[in-house]
Amino acid sequence: MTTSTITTPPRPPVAAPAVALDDVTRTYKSRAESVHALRGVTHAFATGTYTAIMGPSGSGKSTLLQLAAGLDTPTRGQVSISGTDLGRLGQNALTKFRRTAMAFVFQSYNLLDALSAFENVALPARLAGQRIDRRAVHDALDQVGLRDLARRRPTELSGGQQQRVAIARALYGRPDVLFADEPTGALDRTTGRDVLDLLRSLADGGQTVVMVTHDPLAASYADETLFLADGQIVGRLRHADATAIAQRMSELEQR
Ligand SMILES: Nc1ncnc2c1ncn2[C@@H]1O[C@H](COP(=O)(O)OP(=O)(O)OP(=O)(O)O)[C@@H](O)[C@H]1O
Repeated sequence: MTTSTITTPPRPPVAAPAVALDDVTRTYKSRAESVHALRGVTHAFATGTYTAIMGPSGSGKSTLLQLAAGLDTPTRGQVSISGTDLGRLGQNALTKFRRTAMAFVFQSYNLLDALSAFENVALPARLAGQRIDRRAVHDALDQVGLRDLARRRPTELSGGQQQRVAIARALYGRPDVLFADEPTGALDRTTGRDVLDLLRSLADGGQTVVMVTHDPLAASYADETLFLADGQIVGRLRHADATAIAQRMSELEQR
């Protein structure tokens, strides 16, 4: 008779969340007053998820995005990206880390009109003195559905296509996290939906997306919407439709 030993298969390592905020507080101090922009926010943005952040004006959305992206330092608390505590990095290391770990998309596309879509996507790497990986540029344009328009200049593209070039530029360095600040704010409904579909498909492919928006329709594309008020997370809705999100927003605005 043979004896068999039962071995437990090794557990896969638990992946660190793409972005983790732990008790993050940001107070702006001036001689006259202290403004508590964020008050002890704790949240983990899991890898491959799409999160919308909403809240009334002044609730702390931009502050949260700036802190999560390492563009500002919390007064208290900790921000980690893929397990790296940003507070432990010196300024040079932080700049290098930010270049590879994260990318931004804004309401304004910030493309250079004199350059083609291809050259715009390659520009940040060029400015950083890196060799351009032409295939990666084409792959990024492919990801946003613009491979065939690589030679066009921004003035020869629609607003939605220009925003997709900006997203391709953000994706070129394969960032862990894509931060988006009102990415559809300058677009009409139809082209806005194309961009939101694209962000959704990126998250479905494993990209982590964190988006600040005022638009409940935009937030309805996310897995989860976080609601901020007075510098705190005061609510969250998962897989909610635009009507439910708008309802929650109007309740917050009446507080
Ligand atoms: N540099 C600063 N100095 C002083 N106070 C600031 C500074 N930046 C932001 N604040 C204050 O912090 C609070 C949060 O601001 P924040 O810009 O994060 O809000 P928001 O939700 O993004 O607003 P909006 O939707 O209007 O863009 C506000 O009261 C704002 O006035």
